Amino acid sequence: MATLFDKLWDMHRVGDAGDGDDLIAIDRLLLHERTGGVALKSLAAAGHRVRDPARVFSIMDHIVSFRHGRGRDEARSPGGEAFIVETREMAQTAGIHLIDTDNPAQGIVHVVAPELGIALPGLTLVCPDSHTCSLGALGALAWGIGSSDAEHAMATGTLRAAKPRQMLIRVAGRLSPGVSAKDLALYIIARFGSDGGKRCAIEYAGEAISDLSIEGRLTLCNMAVEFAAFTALIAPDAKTLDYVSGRPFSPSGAQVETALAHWQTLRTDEGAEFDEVIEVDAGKVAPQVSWGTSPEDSLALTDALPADASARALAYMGLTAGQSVKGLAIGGAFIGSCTNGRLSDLKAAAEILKGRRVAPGVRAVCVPGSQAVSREAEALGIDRIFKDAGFEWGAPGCAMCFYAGGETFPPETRVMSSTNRNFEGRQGPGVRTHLASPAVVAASAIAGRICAPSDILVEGGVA
Ligand SMILES: CC(C)[C@@](O)(CC(=O)O)C(=O)O
Ligand code: SF4
Repeated sequence: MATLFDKLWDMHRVGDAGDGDDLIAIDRLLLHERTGGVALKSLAAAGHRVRDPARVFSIMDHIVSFRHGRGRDEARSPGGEAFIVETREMAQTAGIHLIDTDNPAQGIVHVVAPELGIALPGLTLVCPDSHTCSLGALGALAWGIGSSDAEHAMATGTLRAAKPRQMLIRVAGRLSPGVSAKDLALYIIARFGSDGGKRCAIEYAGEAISDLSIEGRLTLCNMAVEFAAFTALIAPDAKTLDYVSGRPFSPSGAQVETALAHWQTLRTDEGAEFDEVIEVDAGKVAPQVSWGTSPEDSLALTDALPADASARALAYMGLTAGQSVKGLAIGGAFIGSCTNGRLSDLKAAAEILKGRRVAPGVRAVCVPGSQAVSREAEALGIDRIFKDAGFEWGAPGCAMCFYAGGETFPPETRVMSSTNRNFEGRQGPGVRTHLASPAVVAASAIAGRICAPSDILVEGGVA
């Protein structure tokens, strides 16, 4: 009996790399401008070339400006242009795919790779970025690597890696209405700790996982690295096959039959063993918000801070033990990122924003995860809802998910954010990031304080 992860690993194991490591064949490799240009430059400097350029995709996302009408080289941080220009030049020289700032398919790498069918069930994909685990939502074996590993993978089409232990997280039951994949992710990390994934390859399964949309699964798997997982994966099902079909880099013509037949085999055998199993009851998950400086510092909006909350985290966040975070005044709201910057995320927020205004004193910014998301949202008038509510509507990219120098919120601003990291300084020096779902971010932006969507949807506005 074999798990899905066993099958994907063994299918790609092309040799014994010694010292307990395997040599794994890499099907596709993703780069972004923060780390990609450096890796390509180092590869060229060592006199190597990209073994199969058709398998390598370079995407501009991390430091591109989010100003509409931005120039092709325009960065959101001082000196960022150099990364953009260098990555472009190195990608063109190497002959790899380049999805440049002004490409209609541009966006955050972990949003674009599924959109373009670059990420597919059964493939191995690596990227010098820790959130590559997102792509496991499609039944791919995808993990984040370092720049030197990226060089090795580009030069040889392989990577040495030690096969990780395996964990099953079975989520039984159903998420309550208004409770999202982001809430489930924060709940799991808070309950089992940011080291809870123990560097395992985690398979998510169970009724609540099958219920999730593909975009919800991408959100859940995106947060696996915040749970110290090697990666996460979800067995492909009918939703997956429907999602991946017909995309630019998906199988086409005669290949489709073969691909579909192969994809149907990608599941864990009955009785296959995992090293660890975690059982979660989806019905217990409520809308979450982080209070501290790690994603594990999260709780239900209705709960008070733990008595043993870290003094450092409390000090940084301007909180005191035992208080509730619900009702705290905020100064900023950000909706976007590879965690929650997809169309369903913007729709969830728009449902709350429609006909309402962002509270005075709150700077609210929405940056769609990709040009495709932005176009689809604009075709549905979702951008109008955001703008009428008082949100800035940005040009796609990572934007205010992380501070790269340049524009951000002022120090000590309390920001509700649909992103995945709330470390000290993540969104800027002294900025206090509270992680939450797009719906909770939107509700809080309207109220001007941390609150749940249900508070906003109560008759007569904020409870
Ligand atoms: C900061 C940025 C380059 C990064 O994408 C890096 C990473 O995740 O590897 C992040 O979200 O922390
Ligand atoms: S959106 Fe944020 S978390 Fe995702 S890749 Fe970009 S910087 Fe990293």
